Amino acid sequence: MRRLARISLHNRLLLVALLPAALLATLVTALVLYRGTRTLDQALHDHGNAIVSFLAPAAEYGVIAGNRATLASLLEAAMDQREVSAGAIYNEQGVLLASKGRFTVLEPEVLHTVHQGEVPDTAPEIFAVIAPIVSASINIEDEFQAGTAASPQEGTRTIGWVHVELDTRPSAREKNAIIGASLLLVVAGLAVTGLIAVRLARSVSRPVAGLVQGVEQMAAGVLDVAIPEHATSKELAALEHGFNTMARAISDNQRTLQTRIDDATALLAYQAQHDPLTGLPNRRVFEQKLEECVAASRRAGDHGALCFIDLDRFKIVNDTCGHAAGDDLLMRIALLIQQRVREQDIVCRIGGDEFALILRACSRVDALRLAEHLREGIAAFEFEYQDRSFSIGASIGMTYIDGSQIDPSEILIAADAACYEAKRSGRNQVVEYVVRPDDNATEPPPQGISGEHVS
Ligand SMILES: Nc1nc2c(ncn2[C@@H]2O[C@H](COP(=O)(O)OP(=O)(O)OP(=O)(O)O)[C@@H](O)[C@H]2O)c(=O)[nH]1
Repeated sequence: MRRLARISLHNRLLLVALLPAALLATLVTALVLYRGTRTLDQALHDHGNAIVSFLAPAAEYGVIAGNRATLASLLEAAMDQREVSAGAIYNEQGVLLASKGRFTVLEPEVLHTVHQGEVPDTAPEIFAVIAPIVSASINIEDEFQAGTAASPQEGTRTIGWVHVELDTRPSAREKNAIIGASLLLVVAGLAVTGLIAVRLARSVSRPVAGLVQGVEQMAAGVLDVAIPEHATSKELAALEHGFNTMARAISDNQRTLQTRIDDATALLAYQAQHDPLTGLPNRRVFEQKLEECVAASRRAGDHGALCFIDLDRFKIVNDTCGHAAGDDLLMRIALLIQQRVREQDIVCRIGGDEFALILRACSRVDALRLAEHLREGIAAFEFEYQDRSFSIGASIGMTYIDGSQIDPSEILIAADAACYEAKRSGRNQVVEYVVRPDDNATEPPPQGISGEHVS
């Protein structure tokens, strides 16, 4: 049963088509052969009986008269009949009166037993028929059975026997020819049936195999699948076409979904790293970049600086013209800072009106110059909103990153302290805080290098 379950669809279809055909062919052939050989045997028997039925009455007077020449000519005539190989006529005592051909000599006892309906044994290629010759009162219409002898009629007397032998070989040859032809027909029929069955089985199993392969690929995650559409039957062709349409739809949907997911992921990633108002990198990115900058200055001597930029009197804009005006100003300041720094520098918005600037590959003097350039730009900027005009400034705290610092947080604290100092000592100025190795950076000694106070 397990073996049956393992048979492929193709072989199952072959079995379904071929098994009944083979069984039917075997049965029909057996029947044809049986009927055919029986008919041939019967024909031989009938032929033998017909000959002895003719010979027995014809030989009656020859036997009575003891005329061997007459009997011999009767046998001669019988020998002309097809398949007759030998013939003999015996008298009542079993004495041979005439013979033709090579026949089996029968003993008188054997001849007598024929009365009792027994058939004498002969060679396989010989079929022997024996009939009694009865006296004149015999009934001409008596029938003798093949290979047997009939009993004489009432009031008649057996005066001899006619013995005819027929050659069964032509009949056997005919049988063999029938068998050969039948087998040839069966083999040819089965070959044609097999050929048709193979083609039919393939026309079903091939599309099914294609479908199975497609489904397996999709199950394995390959959605961009298309199977060949070669099916000749309407139903299988519809299945193949349907599968391809379905696979295409799933693949398209998946692609669209993936694009949306990618877009949403990119947007989320952007939002997680950028300030929504100004589009600048946010505090999280700033902290990462600062860490990278500190590591680069320690590892490769790529020194830089951190500037904290806190706008001065920004609140007035909010309070006078509303939050939207403040937003507008923040965006413009963000743009201004970006325009005034170098390409490798990183500008981030880290709070309400606070920006951070990380300067990369920069000497201390250049850093101070850049910070000062920025301060001047913000101080010179005039913000016009509706019919109002505002001038704001920026307090900038700077710390140089020279590779001596290990922890980015000490740079942060230092820059914050410097910015606080810039604010405290009158705003609109740049203050540098120098971090020393033994410095806990909580109370910075300010080193203002510029400080134009704007009132
Ligand atoms: N329009 C706007 N205002 C903001 C935003 N974030 C923070 N603020 C406001 O910005 C102001 C910042 O406060 P401060 O720094 O004390 O104001 P300031 O006038 O600059 O004060 P100084 O720094 O001392 O000169 C607060 O009033 C906040 O409400 C924002 O995204 N948009």
